[in-house]
Amino acid sequence: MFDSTATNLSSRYAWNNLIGDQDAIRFLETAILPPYVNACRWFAGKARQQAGFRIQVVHEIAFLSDNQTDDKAFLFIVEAAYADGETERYLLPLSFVEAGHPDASSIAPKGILTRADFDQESGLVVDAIYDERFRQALYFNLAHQQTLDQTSGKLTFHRGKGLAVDDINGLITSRVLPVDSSNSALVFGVSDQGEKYFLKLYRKLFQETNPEVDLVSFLTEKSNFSHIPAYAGSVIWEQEGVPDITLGMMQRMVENQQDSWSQTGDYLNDFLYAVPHRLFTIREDVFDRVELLGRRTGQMHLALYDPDSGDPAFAAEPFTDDYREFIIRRFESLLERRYNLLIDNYTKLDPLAQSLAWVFMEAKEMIDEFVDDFRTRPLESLRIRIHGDYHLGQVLATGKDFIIIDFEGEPESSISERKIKHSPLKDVAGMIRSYHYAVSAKLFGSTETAGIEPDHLQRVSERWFKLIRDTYMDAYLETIGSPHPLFKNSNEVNFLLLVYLLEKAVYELGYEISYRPAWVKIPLKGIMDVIREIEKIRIADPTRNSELPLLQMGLLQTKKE
Ligand SMILES: Nc1ncnc2c1ncn2[C@@H]1O[C@H](COP(=O)(O)OP(=O)(O)O)[C@@H](O)[C@H]1O
Ligand SMILES: O=P(O)(O)O[C@H]1O[C@H](CO)[C@@H](O[C@H]2O[C@H](CO)[C@@H](O)[C@H](O)[C@H]2O)[C@H](O)[C@H]1O
Repeated sequence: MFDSTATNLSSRYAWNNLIGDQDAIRFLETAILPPYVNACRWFAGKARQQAGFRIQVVHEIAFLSDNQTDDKAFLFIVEAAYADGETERYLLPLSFVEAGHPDASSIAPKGILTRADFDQESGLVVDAIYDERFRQALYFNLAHQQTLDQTSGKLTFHRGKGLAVDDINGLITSRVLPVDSSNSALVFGVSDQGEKYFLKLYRKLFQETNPEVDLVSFLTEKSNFSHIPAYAGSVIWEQEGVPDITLGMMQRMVENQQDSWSQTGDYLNDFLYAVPHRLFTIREDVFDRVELLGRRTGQMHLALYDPDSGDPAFAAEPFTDDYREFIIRRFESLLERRYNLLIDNYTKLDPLAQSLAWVFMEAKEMIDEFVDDFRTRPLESLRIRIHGDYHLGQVLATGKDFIIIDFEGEPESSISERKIKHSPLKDVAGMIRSYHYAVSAKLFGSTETAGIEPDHLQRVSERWFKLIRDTYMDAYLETIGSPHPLFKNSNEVNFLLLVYLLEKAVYELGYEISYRPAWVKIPLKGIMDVIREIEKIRIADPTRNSELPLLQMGLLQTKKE
């Protein structure tokens, strides 16, 4: 049987009978998967103390073939265990490419798990996304809405409105899109029409339907919002008595040169070059773009607010006590973790970040008071399903317009948290934070502004940000229209926006401390802005009997111009 003395995988079984060779499976689990999976961008457990990988379930997908061979790919559901905390499950499709196969030499090295011999046939075990036969089989099954029975349940392939009837039997080309992200992206082209479909194969699996499929299929099939890539289908693993698990989703392919993060960065270059000359310039077309994004965001939320859909998963809901408690619990735990993280990393921060961190620490009681206010204040605005992880990087720029992508929700949240309804102002807050990031990163990270006083840069970037924020917000609110059941009145809009801005900036603080310490001051500055607003509300409210002293914002001024 399996020869465990060889470094490479070798089995007397044929590839198609791999599952029968328990020794080979064990070798994969212990010797091949750990180094391979740890090198994959999509594996989120790299920093955790690992306790091993286990192949939990194996599905089979037969390749399309004229010559009656029974070649196939296996979809491995791999469980990653850790010393602490919950296990995770990942999707790993594998295929065997024989040495003589014409594609064998062109497989991307990062897709090769191991050399292998199966029944004396030599070749490579590869991530099947790099195998054209697997991609063709996926497309065929989706286009023809196949159901494939498996030993654990079945795989069902669903076709969405976005897949054109003419393309069901069309001649299809395919490739892997070279984006390094938390999932894998495959692109399918139709002859004479170029690349037309984008299939995202999810890697980390949820115990339920992926929120992205809920949202994208709802927007495509039940609304006329056209600024997302239309839903073209999905791959679902169905089992008796347990929720369906989404393995992949196909959408229309969007031709785009860049996302809005890099487009905003380009626009900011003009602004940046003028700063050393003490000129404040924003081109009109920048305002036009921001206004358009505000309108598209509003239209997306109007499409998600559909009182007539009859689908309870999308029905609007009030600000219940349960929801408020959920937000508060989550925020308080986040806040505690962030304070600890700041304390642990304080000495590594630059002086500006240190003074911002200091004011943030001082503001603890004021934040607690604000949280209490959120617990008890009457709120008549409504909550709906939203994008959930909305920032400039999630909006593709198509030239004259925008297409919104990646409806998977917040990376750190559990699947049930991602399906919770929020005020759409949570998305709005995400985009506002992103504009703040864009200008701060540009002004504080460019050589053009290296010799300029930080206080001056701060004021200039604040001016840019406020103009852009207001332009975005005005266009957004105008699109929603007033009165609208989503927003009771402008007081509630302002209050809720602060809640979500604070939550987002506190979340970002952790992301930056862990990944980009030089950017820690960006979310800290965002937190300061919210704190200032909270303080204004406090001062303006004569009924408030708060003993809290005013914050020492003056600490932040390093030098007056
Ligand atoms: N429908 C699409 N058409 C063209 N490119 C797309 C499409 N959807 C996503 N992309 C590209 O793939 C990248 C990753 O997609 P995204 O949905 O953000 O996946 P992930 O959740 O894995 O980050 C995007 O940044 C974008 O460049
Ligand atoms: O895009 P992801 O879903 O992986 O989100 C994570 O990474 C984002 C950075 O790419 C991070 O976003 C933050 O930085 C952006 C600029 O790089 C900025 O536009 C966002 O507003 C800001 O939140 C996100 O927080 C993190 O979860």
